[in-house]
Amino acid sequence: MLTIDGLFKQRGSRLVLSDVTFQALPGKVTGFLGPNGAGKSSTLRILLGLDHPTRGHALVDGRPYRSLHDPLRIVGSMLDGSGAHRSRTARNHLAWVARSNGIPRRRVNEVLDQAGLAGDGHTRVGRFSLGMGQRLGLATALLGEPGVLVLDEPVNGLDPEGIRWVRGLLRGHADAGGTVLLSSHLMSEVAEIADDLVIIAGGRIVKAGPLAQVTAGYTTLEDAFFGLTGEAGQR
Ligand SMILES: Nc1ncnc2c1ncn2[C@@H]1O[C@H](COP(=O)(O)OP(=O)(O)OP(=O)(O)O)[C@@H](O)[C@H]1O
Repeated sequence: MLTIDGLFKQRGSRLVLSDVTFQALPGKVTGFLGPNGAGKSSTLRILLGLDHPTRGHALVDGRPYRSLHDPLRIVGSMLDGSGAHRSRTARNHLAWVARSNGIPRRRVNEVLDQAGLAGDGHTRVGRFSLGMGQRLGLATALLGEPGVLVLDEPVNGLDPEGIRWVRGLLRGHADAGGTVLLSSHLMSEVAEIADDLVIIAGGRIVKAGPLAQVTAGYTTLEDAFFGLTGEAGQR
């Protein structure tokens, strides 16, 4: 479970997060939507211990990320692609991450297989396509068999087979009792997979709740998004 409670983030003179509060529950896929610059990455970075809030807190299973022992066994995440150094092979990257978090070595082959990269383990990450990098990022998120997944634009650059894989993966993860928080710009993708939605605009949560509740009164999620964020010109 993810608990975001009263987050404020001041950057210089700008308040980029203002009282951001929501939960992502076990057994659910929670979609995190908002226009460019709304504050999604800022929230996820604080949640994953990469940045400090000015006020408020963000907890993973009741604890701040930075206090987790072997965090990748609790929460798998992907922000900005694979996060792997270009000069490493996919296998080296995964082996290093596994070692740093007390994850059994056998998981490296398992996640390479799962991500459709079984034949690419010895390829340097710098030679990966965008989609292969995404697959490696997802493989890394899955490495520690975490109960919680936090994914920023997970289907970005994936081919249709990859998109279908991610959909099935996230659905299966939530159905097995896991927690999934995914941010995405792809309304159709989110409408297809999310149980719950959190919509942020201008650093504030404008609506949160079950998909049907958030979209009530609108024809589509896209209409709801533009109606709620007031960003009719946004993609
Ligand atoms: N390192 C930084 N320094 C200063 N301002 C920043 C920094 N990172 C983000 N911001 C500002 O914080 C606000 C929120 O940005 P954030 O990246 O969280 O939005 P986002 O919802 O993830 O956007 P996108 O959909 O474009 O990824 C924006 O106004 C952005 O300009």
